[in-house]
Amino acid sequence: MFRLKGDFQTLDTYSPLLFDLGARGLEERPGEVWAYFPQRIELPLPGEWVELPDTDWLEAWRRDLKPVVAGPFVVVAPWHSWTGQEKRIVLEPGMAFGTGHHETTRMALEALAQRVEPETRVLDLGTGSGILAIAAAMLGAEAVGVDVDPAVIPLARANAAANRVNPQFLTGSLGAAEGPFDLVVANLYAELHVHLAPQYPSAFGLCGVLILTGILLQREGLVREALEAQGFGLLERRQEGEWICLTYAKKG
Ligand SMILES: C[S@@+](CC[C@H](N)C(=O)[O-])C[C@H]1O[C@@H](n2cnc3c(N)ncnc32)[C@H](O)[C@@H]1O
Repeated sequence: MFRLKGDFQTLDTYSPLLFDLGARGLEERPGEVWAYFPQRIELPLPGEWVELPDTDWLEAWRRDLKPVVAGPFVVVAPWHSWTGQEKRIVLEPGMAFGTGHHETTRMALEALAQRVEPETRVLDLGTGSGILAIAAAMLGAEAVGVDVDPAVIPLARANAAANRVNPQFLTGSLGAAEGPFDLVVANLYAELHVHLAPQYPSAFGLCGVLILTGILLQREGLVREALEAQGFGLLERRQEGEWICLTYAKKG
C-alpha cells in the first residue's frame, strides 16, 4: 500500500494517475490516503510504501466497495446484489480506470444518458474499463471505444461481454475509429482537451454533441476557450466537487 499525506480533495488530481499506474482502490484515512497496489512500483509521487497482508486489504476493499448510481445506471461489482430499477453495469473493479467511483465517470454517464438515442453513433475517447461505451450501447447506441493503452482493450471487451453488449474497442486515439460520430465523450484531462480541440470537429459530420470531462475547476477556462475557438457552443455544464463536465454542440 502506498501512503500519501492529504485527503481525497487535496489528492484528487493524483487519483487518475494512481489508477493509471495500477492502483486497485483508494481509501481515505485521517490525514492520509492509502492507495492499494498489487505490488510495489516506482511512483513519481511523494509518499511511502507500507506492506500489508494481502487478504486484509483486499477483503476490506471488496466489503467497502458500494454500488454507484449515475443517471439511469447503477455500476456494480459482480458480487453486489441490486434490486433497483436502474440499468446495471457490472464491472470487475480495479482493473482499469472507470468503475463509476470517480466524479468524472459519473457525470459522463449522466450526460450520456441525456443525449444518446437508439442508433446514435458514439465514440468513447479514452475508454479505460469501457464503461462509457458500454453505457452508450445499453442505451441503443452504435458505440466505439478507443484507448492509447493497449492493455485496457481486452478488459473493456470482457466487461462489455459481461454486460451483453457489443461495442467495438480499438487501440489508438481520435483517428483510430472511422467516423463520423453523432456524439463523442472523452474523460481525459484539461490540457489534453486543449491539445485535441482542433481535431475534435473532424470526428463529426455537420453537427454533433461533444461531452468533455476530467477537467479540474481551475482549468475549466482553458478548455472553454479552446472549444469556443473551434466553433463549439456550450449546451450544459456539470460540476461535482472540483470536477467539471462540459457538453458542447458542434454547430452545422
Ligand atoms: C480517466 S480514464 C477514463 C476511463 C473511462 N472512460 C471513464 O470515464 O471512467 C482516461 C483514459 O484515457 C486514456 N487516454 C489517455 N490519453 C489518451 C488519448 N490521447 N487518446 C485516447 N485515450 C487516451 C488512458 O489510457 C485512460 O484509459
